[in-house]
Amino acid sequence: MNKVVHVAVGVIKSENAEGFPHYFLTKRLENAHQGGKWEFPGGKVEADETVAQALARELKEEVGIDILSCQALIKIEHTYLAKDKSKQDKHVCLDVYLVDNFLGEPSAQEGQGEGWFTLKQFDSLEFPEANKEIIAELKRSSTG
Ligand SMILES: Nc1nc2c([nH]c(=O)n2[C@H]2C[C@H](O)[C@@H](COP(=O)(O)OP(=O)(O)OP(=O)(O)O)O2)c(=O)[nH]1
Ligand SMILES: [Mg+2]
Repeated sequence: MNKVVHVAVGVIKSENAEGFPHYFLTKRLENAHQGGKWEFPGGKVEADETVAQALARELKEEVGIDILSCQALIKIEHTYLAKDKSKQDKHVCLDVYLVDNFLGEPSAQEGQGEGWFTLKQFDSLEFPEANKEIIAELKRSSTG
């Protein structure tokens, strides 16, 4: 089995005008793995980093915010099967944090699609398969 890619993922939470929780999502670029699907911003943990450092770096690079407060939400291991037999399956470990206080207004820094969505609105969006568990956890927990 090829190596597991460790990914730091940030569920950026805020309240909308009606006082309901909503979450900031970006759209994965078409040519990326799982391209065109909605994601929680984040990226690979580099060899010299802790997960917290990777999360801070990725959220700054991808959406331009500084984290003030976050809590571990869930850890998910998932294998994406390659459709093309000449390519390798991709094993990911998503280390997911709820980011509930931050400096700056999130905005996609790499030209990706972006938006704030309530959990109810998630039902009509397309996510990578592994995200089903993140969304179920958000729906289950009081934080949702
Ligand atoms: N960021 C993020 N990645 C996710 C989610 N769900 C999911 O399956 N993934 C997978 C897709 C990718 O295989 C991997 C994340 O890698 P990435 O492409 O974001 O990594 P990165 O930002 O460091 O990008 P790069 O510099 O390597 O291009 O995790 C999600 O909600 N957010
Ligand atoms: Mg990324």
